[in-house]
Amino acid sequence: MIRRLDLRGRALHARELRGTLPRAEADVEKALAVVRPVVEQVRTGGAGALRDLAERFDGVRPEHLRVPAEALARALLQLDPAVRAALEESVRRARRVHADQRRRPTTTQVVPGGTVTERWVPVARVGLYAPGGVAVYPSSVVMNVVPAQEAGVAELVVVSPPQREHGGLPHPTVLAACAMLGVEEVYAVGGAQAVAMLALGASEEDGSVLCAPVDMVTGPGNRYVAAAKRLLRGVVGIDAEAGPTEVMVLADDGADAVLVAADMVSQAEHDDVAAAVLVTTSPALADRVEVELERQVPATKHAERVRTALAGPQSALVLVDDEEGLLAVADGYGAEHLEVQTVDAAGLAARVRSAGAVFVGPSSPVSLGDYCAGSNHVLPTGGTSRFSGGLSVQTFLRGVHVVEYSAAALAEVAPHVVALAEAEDLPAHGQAITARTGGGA
Ligand SMILES: NC(=O)c1ccc[n+]([C@@H]2O[C@H](COP(=O)([O-])OP(=O)(O)OC[C@H]3O[C@@H](n4cnc5c(N)ncnc54)[C@H](O)[C@@H]3O)[C@@H](O)[C@H]2O)c1
Ligand SMILES: N[C@H](CO)Cc1c[nH]c[nH+]1
Ligand SMILES: [Zn+2]
Repeated sequence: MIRRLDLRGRALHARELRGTLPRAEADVEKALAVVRPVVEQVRTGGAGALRDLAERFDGVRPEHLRVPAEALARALLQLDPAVRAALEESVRRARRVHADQRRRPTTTQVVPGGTVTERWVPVARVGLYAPGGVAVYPSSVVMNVVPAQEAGVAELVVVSPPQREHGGLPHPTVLAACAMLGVEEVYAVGGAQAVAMLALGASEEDGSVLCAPVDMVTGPGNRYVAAAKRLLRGVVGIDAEAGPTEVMVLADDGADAVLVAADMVSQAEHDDVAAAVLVTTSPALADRVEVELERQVPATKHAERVRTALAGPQSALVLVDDEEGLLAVADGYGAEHLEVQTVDAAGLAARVRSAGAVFVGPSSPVSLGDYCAGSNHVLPTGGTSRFSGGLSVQTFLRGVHVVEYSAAALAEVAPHVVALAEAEDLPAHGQAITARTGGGA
């Protein structure tokens, strides 16, 4: 069901491992070809195109692309009390963590009379994607909305695919989560077309505005959503590429195979192309995990999806010689979720350089982080954790430097500015200084 990759007896270096490690090949790149015409269709066709695309990809033609206020209120009213309590707890924990991420302005006195202040300004209008294809994700509403609110974003727009079984509206739990968090602008639009609508804006057939463009699009989604974000970056700001889920588990012989297998199955159930990778120093543990997977997969609700994900080229049991091998593979792969289940899990976790989020020890499974750890579950995938982090308050803030120098402080540094300007053959830069301080034209 799952292949093995034996890297024992080899010198392992993170950078050189990238091509060797299991990963779905160039997935987002391939999806770009599908997504390009979809984006053009939305650009030229507005609301009509969005309805056509919903019919094609979601099997329903939504009557209301903008979710009516009554539907939001009704969804919250009808929400199962246990789910409501769980969402509220998830919000409470996420808010505690994200409130701590708020940035205060810093002022540095560079010299007497010369200061640089860094102010943090929230993005004005953001579009937040809550997936809803294979599964539905009210938890992603929480993970998008809470950091945006804590950052002070004024206008929040949520998009989520229309559901045929719910009359072309997004799933009621998604709507309830929006209502709970006070989000009023919600659209029944999913996939690449949702990202296009947010980035470009869209009008109704009569010319009235359906959705004004946003400044930034964030949130997780499948490869089409990730590809649309990649395509439209620049037109609109985006967060990390948060595509199909990945879990990598680093484990030694002491790890519990039942728990390791359960965590692999838990993330494999997201998507046929989800990745579950065990990296271990223990061939015996790999054997035990394989037996456990054979036992657990048939018993799980989404067995077919899980089996497909585990059998895909993106999943594997990887054998290495030692702890350094575990680290090299972890850093070379840059997993969205990295679990560490070794004797000194905290020590090893502290040395990891590339991962979206790290889960330490047997009582910190990825599923906890998915819902209720307080951490964010919108995390970089496909190895992009090498250069980006998960969603946070920082994602929604822009740093603005405010420079204020007195005449005396400017005069003091003027010769240096003039020297650098001349070295770059940009003398007018120097003259803009000497026009103030004297000694030049
Ligand atoms: N990285 C993260 O932070 C994170 C968090 C949560 C979920 N996820 C991932 O989000 C994904 C959710 O995927 P999903 O599919 O359930 O929901 P989704 O909302 O991301 O995608 C559904 C949409 O995809 C579009 N689509 C489907 N097939 C298409 C095709 N052939 N061509 C063009 N467009 C098509 C449709 O418009 C549909 O509305 C999963 O892969 C899950 O692992 C990632
Ligand atoms: N594992 C997903 C992040 O990749 C998040 C999630 C939401 N619901 C369940 N899981
Ligand atoms: Zn998950």
